[in-house]
Amino acid sequence: MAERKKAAKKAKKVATRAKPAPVAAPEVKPDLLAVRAQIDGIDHQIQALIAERAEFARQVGKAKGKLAAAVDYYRPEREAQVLRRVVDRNEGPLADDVLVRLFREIMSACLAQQEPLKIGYLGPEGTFSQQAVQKHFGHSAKGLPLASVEEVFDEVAAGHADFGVVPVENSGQGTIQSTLDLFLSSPLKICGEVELRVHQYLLSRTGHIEDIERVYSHGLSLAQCKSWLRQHLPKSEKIAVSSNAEAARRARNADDAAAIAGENAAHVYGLRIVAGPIEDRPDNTTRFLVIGRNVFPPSGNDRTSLMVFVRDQPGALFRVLEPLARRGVSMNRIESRPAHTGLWQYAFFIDVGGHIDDAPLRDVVSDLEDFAENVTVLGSYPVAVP
Ligand SMILES: O=C(O)C(=O)C[C@]1(C(=O)O)C=C[C@@H](O)C=C1
Repeated sequence: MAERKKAAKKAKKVATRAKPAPVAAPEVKPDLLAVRAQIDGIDHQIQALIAERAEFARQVGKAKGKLAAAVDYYRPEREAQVLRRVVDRNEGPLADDVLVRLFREIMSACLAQQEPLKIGYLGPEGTFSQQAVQKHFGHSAKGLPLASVEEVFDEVAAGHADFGVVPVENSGQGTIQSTLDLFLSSPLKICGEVELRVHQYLLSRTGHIEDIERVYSHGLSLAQCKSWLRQHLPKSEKIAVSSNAEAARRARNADDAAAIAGENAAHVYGLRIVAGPIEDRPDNTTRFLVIGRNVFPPSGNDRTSLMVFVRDQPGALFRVLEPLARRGVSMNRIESRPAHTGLWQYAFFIDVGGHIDDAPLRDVVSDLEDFAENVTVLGSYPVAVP
C-alpha cells in the first residue's frame, strides 16, 4: 500500500482515538434477505464488467496483430502496472494481496481467451513451485510438472513451455546455487519474480506422530524445519528427495513414513496433517524466477539481473561494484560462483534496481564490459507485486 495512503489511514486512526468514547448505540441487526439482494445486484454488475473487460482484452489481442502464439500476447510489464494500481487504490476492507490475487485471475482468464500459457515447474503436482506458478500466472495458465529444475530450463529453451518458474532463494536458507548455475550455460532470460510465503506441514498416512520413523522432503524443506524436527522427531531418519511432492508420494505408501510438504500436497496425495505449520521461521519466504526467451519493456519499477565473468585478480570485486556506486544504481544482491569457463574464473550474479533500457544501467553495463571477460544481461523484470 502506498506510504501516503498508510499515513492518511494512521492519521485517521489517531484522530478517532482522541475523541471521547461514544455512547454505545444499540446494534441494528441487518436484514439478511435485504443484504443478500444488495450482493446479488453487485454480483450482476461485477459479472457484466468482467465480461466487458474480457471483450476489451480480446480487442487488445487484435490490436497486437496476428501473433504466432499465446506467449506473444503476454505482457508482464502491463500486468505489473495493473496490479500496482489495484494496490494503490485499495482502501480495504480486503487486504492488498487478496485483491491482487483476484485481479491476476481476471487477467489470466482474459489472456487465456487466445490460448492458455504453458508454464513448466518442478513437479509433481503439489509442490511450492506449482503454487508459485498459480500465484503469478493465475489458474487459467496450464502448468507442466517436470522432473527437475534443469528440465524446466530445457523445456522452455526448446519452446515446449512458454515460461518456467524456478526457485532461486529462500529467506532463511539463502541462494539456491544449483538454480543460479543453470544460467551459466543457458540462453534463457529472467522475465519476472514471484515471492511465496512457504508454510510447511508434516503429513502422513495415519496422522499419528508416534508411527513416524522416516521423514521425506526436499533438502531445503528439511533445513527450514530443522529445529522443529530436532524437538519433535529427534530419532527419525531424515531423507532428502527431489521435491516435496515426491516426498508426499513416498509417504503415501508406508505407515511409518511422513513427508514435509505444503498443505496442498495433503489433498493431492490423500495424506493427513500431523502438524503444521512447522517451519522454524514464521516469515519463511521463497523467491522464484520466471524464465522465458525474451526480455520485456520497463514496467516503471523493475529489477535487472546481470552475470559478470571476471578473472581472479586483485580488486576484481571492487571493479565490479565501482560503476554501480558511481552511477547511483542500487544493488540488491551479489553472489559469486565458479564460472565453469576455466580454473579460478568466477561469475558474479548481481541484482540491481532499474531496467536495462534505463540510461544509468546501460552505462554501468558498458563500464563493466571494459574490463570483465563477459557481461550477460539475464533479464529486466517487474519487481514482485505481493
Ligand atoms: O494489455 C494487454 O496487453 C493485454 O493483453 C490485456 C491483459 C489484461 O487482461 O489486462 C492480458 C494479458 C496481458 O499479459 C496483459 C494485460
